[in-house]
Amino acid sequence: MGDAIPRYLANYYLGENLGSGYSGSIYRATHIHSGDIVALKVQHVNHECPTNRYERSFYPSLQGGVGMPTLWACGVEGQWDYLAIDLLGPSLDSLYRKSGQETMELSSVCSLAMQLISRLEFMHSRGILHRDIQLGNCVIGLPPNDHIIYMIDFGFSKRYIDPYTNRHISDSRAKRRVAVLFTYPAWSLPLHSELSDLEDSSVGVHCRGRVPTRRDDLEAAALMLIHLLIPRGLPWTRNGVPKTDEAHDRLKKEKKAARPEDLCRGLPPEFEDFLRYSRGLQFSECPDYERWREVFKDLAVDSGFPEEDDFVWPPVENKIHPRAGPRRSQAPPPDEMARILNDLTNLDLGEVRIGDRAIVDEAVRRAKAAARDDSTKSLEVIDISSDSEEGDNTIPPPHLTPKAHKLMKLVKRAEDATDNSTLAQCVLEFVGILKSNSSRTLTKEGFAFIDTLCKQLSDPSVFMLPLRTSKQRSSDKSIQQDKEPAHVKLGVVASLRREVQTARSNKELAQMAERFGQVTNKSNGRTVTKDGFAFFEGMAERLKVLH
Ligand SMILES: Nc1ncnc2c1ncn2[C@@H]1O[C@H](COP(=O)(O)OP(=O)(O)OP(=O)(O)O)[C@@H](O)[C@H]1O
Repeated sequence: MGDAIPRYLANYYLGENLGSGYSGSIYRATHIHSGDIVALKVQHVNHECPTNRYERSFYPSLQGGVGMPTLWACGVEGQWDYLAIDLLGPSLDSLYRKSGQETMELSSVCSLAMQLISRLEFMHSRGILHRDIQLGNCVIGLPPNDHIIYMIDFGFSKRYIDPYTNRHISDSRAKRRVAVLFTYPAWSLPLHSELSDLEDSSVGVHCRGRVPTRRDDLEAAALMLIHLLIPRGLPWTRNGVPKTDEAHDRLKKEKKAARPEDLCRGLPPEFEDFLRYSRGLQFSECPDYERWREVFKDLAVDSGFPEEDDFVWPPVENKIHPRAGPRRSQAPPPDEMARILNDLTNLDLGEVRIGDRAIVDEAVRRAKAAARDDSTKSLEVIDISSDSEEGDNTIPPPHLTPKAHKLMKLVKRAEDATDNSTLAQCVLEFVGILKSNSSRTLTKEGFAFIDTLCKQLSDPSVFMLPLRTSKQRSSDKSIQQDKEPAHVKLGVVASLRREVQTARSNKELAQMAERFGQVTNKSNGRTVTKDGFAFFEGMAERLKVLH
């Protein structure tokens, strides 16, 4: 095109170049009258891919959303098409590269996942697909908004709701030539300097030429998250951007053939589940954004990270789990579990009768006596004595959040309880811990407490399967079938709250606690509600009355 970008454009004075893409350049620019500083995206009007023009049409619908840049001005002046948008911070791509790390910390990936899902939910709620989810298009804000991820670059965006008919676009089975925009080397490939949508875009759109819909944005997000957790990234990104059609075809083949279980080996199963889920969505199906935000929030909490979705970079050290980064599921594999259960069944217990409370009481008494005598107790061991006066002032071990630490101590106390009034006290403390925490989500430590409660109330000497076993890798369909909408939980908990007041035995209370745990575990939202707290308070009251 030959024309040089002018120093002044549309009342803006152009400063530092912030980045250049195939289709244009972005400058830090100052308004000559107001002094306001913006990012000015400039593109020649005759550019063969007029992305500024497309982008300009989407910005108004996206205004006001969290993580959506404000559009301050736009138009054409002379030969230049410009967009003046909020000046933001570095992209995730540049943060990741500068960190020099092989993978991004799990804590950051969890918060990124939660935010990204919210951004997509917002865009989709406005009838728009992003269609170019990649690290370079996720940027952090400038302080004090540097914990917020912003979406940029709507040059490839598309409306999936037809604004005239208000209907979802239709699925054209015919292979699209539009795939060009996304995947064809004609203009995008040889000139793109960075890993592009080629790497993160969904297999359906990129490799099969399908019409993109919401599921494809979600799949691209899943691939991007996985990319961040695998050393050297997704396998097909390792040779850089393909330079020839043959190299591009090879890449598509590799991408298409990659199985989720292979891509996600060694990662927390949530990522594989998310990828499978997005691929399993129907063409016009609305993703369950809330559920996946919860899943990544739970993963953060289970891994000992803060549960907020604040993106902190570099992550604050003392908030990070020492094992942060790719981790394997800590549940024993099914074969091993079967072997353990078999061994338990075949145990030669001689005269001992399973299910006898007296045996347990005696064992507890002896264990306590031994603990008192044991002056060489390791410092590593957390004091779990029920008569400890230290309350909650102990410092949690680095891998546990304060909430998890308090709950684990409570679990130990409940395990040691030999009468109803101690159990009632534990239940009330359980309520207190959850209520005093900013998150009232039932984490795995919370489930461990309910497990203990059930066991103590029904029969402390029998082996019981935990209510919340480690999440299994499962196909999207089975996850969907397993999960229940939040209103189911609300209904069950409300009736438990009433029933608990008339419970006639510990066994009945155990069954109620079990039902509470099951319905919460199955629900899309694991937050303990007002009714949930009232249920436990009611249980504590009943425990005081029952013997
Ligand atoms: N609002 C902004 N504030 C600060 N930097 C920005 C802003 N928008 C974009 N950038 C920087 O410029 C780079 C390119 O931006 P963008 O992706 O919008 O341009 P593009 O020309 O469409 O690029 P591409 O051809 O790679 O898609 C970004 O990766 C980011 O580093």
